[in-house]
Amino acid sequence: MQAKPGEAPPFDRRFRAKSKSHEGATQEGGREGGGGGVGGEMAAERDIDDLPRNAANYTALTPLWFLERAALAHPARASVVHGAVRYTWADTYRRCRRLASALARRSVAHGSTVAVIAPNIPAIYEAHFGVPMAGAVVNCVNIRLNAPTVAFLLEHSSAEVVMVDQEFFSLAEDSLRIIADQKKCSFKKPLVIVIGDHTCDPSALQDALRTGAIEYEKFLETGDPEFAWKPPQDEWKSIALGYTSGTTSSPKGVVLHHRGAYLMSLSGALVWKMNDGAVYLWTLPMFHCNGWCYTWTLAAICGTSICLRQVTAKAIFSAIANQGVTHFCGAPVVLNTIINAPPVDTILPLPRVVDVMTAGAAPPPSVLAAMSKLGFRVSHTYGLSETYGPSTVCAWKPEWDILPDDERARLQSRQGIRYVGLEGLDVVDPKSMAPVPADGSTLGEIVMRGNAVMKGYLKNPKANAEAFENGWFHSGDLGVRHPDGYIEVKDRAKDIIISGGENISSLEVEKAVYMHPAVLEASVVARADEQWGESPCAFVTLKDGVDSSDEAAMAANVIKFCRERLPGYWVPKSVVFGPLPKTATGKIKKHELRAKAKELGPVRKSRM
Ligand SMILES: Nc1ncnc2c1ncn2[C@@H]1O[C@H](COP(=O)(O)OP(=O)(O)OP(=O)(O)O)[C@@H](O)[C@H]1O
Repeated sequence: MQAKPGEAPPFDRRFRAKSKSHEGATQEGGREGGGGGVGGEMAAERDIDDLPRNAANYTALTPLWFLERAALAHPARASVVHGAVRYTWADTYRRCRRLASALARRSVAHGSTVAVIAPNIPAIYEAHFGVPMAGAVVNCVNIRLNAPTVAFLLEHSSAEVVMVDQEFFSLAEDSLRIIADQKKCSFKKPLVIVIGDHTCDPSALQDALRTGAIEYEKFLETGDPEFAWKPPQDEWKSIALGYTSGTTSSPKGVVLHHRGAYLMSLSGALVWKMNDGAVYLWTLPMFHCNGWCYTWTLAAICGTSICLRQVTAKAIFSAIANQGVTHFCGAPVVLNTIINAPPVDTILPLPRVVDVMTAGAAPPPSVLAAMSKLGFRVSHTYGLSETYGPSTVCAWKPEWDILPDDERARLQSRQGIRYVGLEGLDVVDPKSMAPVPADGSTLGEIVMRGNAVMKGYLKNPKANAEAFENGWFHSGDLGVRHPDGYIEVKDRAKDIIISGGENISSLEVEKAVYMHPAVLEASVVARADEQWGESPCAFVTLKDGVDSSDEAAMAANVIKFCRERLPGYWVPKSVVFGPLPKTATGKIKKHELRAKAKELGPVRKSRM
């Protein structure tokens, strides 16, 4: 057999060539430093690092391969379950290939962006594979944004296709109308695909279809279920775009690559000891940072996704009891909902240990302790949209098992050590970049570097220059390093309270307020103070059934409670009761609370 020019030699020739070089290496006695004992072709490859990459030993990393493998390994196993709909891994692979093919037929390709506006339903899961299988970038949009903000995102990302759940169709239409009004004749309307949901009112779907939008299932029918999708040539190609929720500034478009998505989805399984066959409940929105990469992890481990349109304690307990849920993620606010659920909504004891990953905000130790009492095994992670979700995990040590509950919760409320998929994590003085001492008290900025850091912000060179200054990604979070190397977030730089020139960690004050038995939720921000410049102002939601008729007495009680636990100047000087404004991911909108604190005016000297 003769190989054509440019083709690999046939197997028998390659085998002989390999034997010969092996023989040669033995005769020459291996590598020599500097000089050449072997000549010709072999001299070029004499160094252990000189062996070249080729199609057989190097390919771009992408999580898309996980899906192909899942369909091969467990074609009949449930992949995605939503109410009465149950897809298998074979179904999901075919549906994703159809989606990719249908998009490709509409000229969606490399460089295109497909926006998805949907809660946790099968179509948004499928978009995580189908869109990049067409070579395009998936941009999942926060469903709680208003039309002007969605218009900004769709315009900024140049979305060519908008896939929208039937309940959010008018949001998409209003947003597109805003763009059309702004751009006038230069506006090219994206292809709008409306996703019907059997668990919702069918009339909303009919209304959407009357506007000319194409229905998702019909759109899939235009695609080929055997579509020969191509992986990216280069793992640096973008797979996803996600906008920060704008809790600290206007939304920025975070661009993620295939390589990072691959590494982080596998890291997510490792860190959480998540194995083949896990049943994962989608309490965390998939639109938030691609569900911290668990969208792709679930294909890697051939797990099952249980969709949830609306997160309630009742729905969570019911899914645990009836659908075999083993894992779910949620911001601390979700954990709080669980521990404060009325007994009628809970199913206790739990039928099995359920693993919960929390991040997005600092979980108060009291919340962690209450969750483990209920039988949940909580893993605490910390990260940002810019780091594909989690960057750190508070890795559990067996020696903590024997500690008292409160101590365990205190240790666990720290953010921990770097994720297995992240190469660099430090807490530094932001000016000198020198690491802070591991004393548990010197404050510095948390910085990250490695393959689990975003490519950058879309069309925002100024923000990129700031974010990547000095070769690190600057998180904007302030933290400390403990003697055991674990880091602890103390505040966002913008949230820190400066009273009489001293820093007060709003998170530490919140931890104390949370311990008050009448408190359901708390958030602490700076309020102007005539004497100290700023002082802590606590915004508090009381538990159901707490008598709050005398707010002044309750505020005094909360302040007294904190005085027993905190340094004097950390104690909130004002307490305001009421519901707390939250983002779609359950974060408390501190900027709104700061605005409210501003409306209250400064704390007067006479009140000291
Ligand atoms: N475990 C945690 N403990 C404390 N804070 C956390 C934790 N996990 C995440 N955070 C906070 O959440 C931030 C990242 O959130 P995310 O990337 O979702 O941005 P955002 O708050 O939604 O939007 P924006 O960046 O516009 O403010 C972190 O910088 C940190 O302040």
